[in-house]
Amino acid sequence: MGVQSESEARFDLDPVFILSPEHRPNAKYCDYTLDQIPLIDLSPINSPIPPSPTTLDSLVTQIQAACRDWGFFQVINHGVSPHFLQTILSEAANFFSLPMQEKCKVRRDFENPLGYYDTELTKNVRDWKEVFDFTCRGEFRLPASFEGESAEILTATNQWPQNPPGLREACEKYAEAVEKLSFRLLELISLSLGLPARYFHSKFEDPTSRLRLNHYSPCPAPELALGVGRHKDGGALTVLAQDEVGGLQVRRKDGEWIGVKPIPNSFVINVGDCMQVWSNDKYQSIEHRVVVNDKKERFSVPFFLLPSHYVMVGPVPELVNVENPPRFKEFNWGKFFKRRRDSNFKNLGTENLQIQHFSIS
Ligand SMILES: O=C(O)CCC(=O)C(=O)O
Ligand SMILES: [Fe+2]
Repeated sequence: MGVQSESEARFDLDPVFILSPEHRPNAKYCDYTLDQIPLIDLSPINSPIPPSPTTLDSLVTQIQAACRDWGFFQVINHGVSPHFLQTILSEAANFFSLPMQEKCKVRRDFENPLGYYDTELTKNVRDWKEVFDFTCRGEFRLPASFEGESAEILTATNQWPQNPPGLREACEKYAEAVEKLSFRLLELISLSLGLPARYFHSKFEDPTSRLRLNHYSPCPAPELALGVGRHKDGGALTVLAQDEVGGLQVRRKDGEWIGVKPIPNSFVINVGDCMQVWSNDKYQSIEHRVVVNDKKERFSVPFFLLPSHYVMVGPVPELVNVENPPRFKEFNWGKFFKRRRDSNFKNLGTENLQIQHFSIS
């Protein structure tokens, strides 16, 4: 077989991956070398000496501006060992290089959302990726159904493969460190909203938080598909590690898609839907997507900080008043999450559930 032309290669792409023209990426013309989203140095909270009130104030002000103006920022000097990060990325590469039959031994299904999966949908179109999902505490509890009247709760448990042998330990060590970081970030965000540092902690007593290993292999037609279609993250916040390849794009407030520059040993942080609702729209959960390419594979590891399933998510009473009335009705986190997960798993034939469905106009 000779070398395929680009138009022939397109026919190799299963139509399930092909986006409608208005959602296709401009894959060839994105720059991942620009520092566009804010970069925040967390060394003040990772030093043996507690920060002075002025230093803490200045950090909180930076977090506030980043959450308000962008909904996305990167952090350096975050206290997570670079060793944990390198190890999880290399174990992820080992796992995804295994034969499909081996990976499918830990395949997730409709009941258990944890494990290996390669047919995820975003907005009813298949993503060009494979993933491995796990939770930092071994298991989490979630409603069995999103239907209002059902009270049945299911427990989802991690599924660990035998191979590669080091995957489980790499994942557990990384998860513990990154969960800790997520709570420190949550405290800074609480302070930036004028709330006590630990204001949100009680919402995470039985967390549904989850980690994901993402693998995007080279795609024959990167201008027709996406690694992850445009979406907003549903939880409180996301802490994402990525390798040096680049592909994450964020939709700036003017509608332009901009590339997030990979910075060694940094994390990309974004505010999720829960924080948007809690802050009564002061901070917004921003749309993002992953563009793939035809040459290099890419790995990323998001940690999603997610509340306990029974938490009712609504605007924080301290942040609403007569001039700034609540913009959302309360909703049950577990049911919201379950509904969103189900639509990633199979085409429910309708629009994905969004916080806008709870907005008070
Ligand atoms: O791989 C990435 O850079 C981002 C992935 C992402 O947005 C997600 O999994 O929610
Ligand atoms: Fe995301």
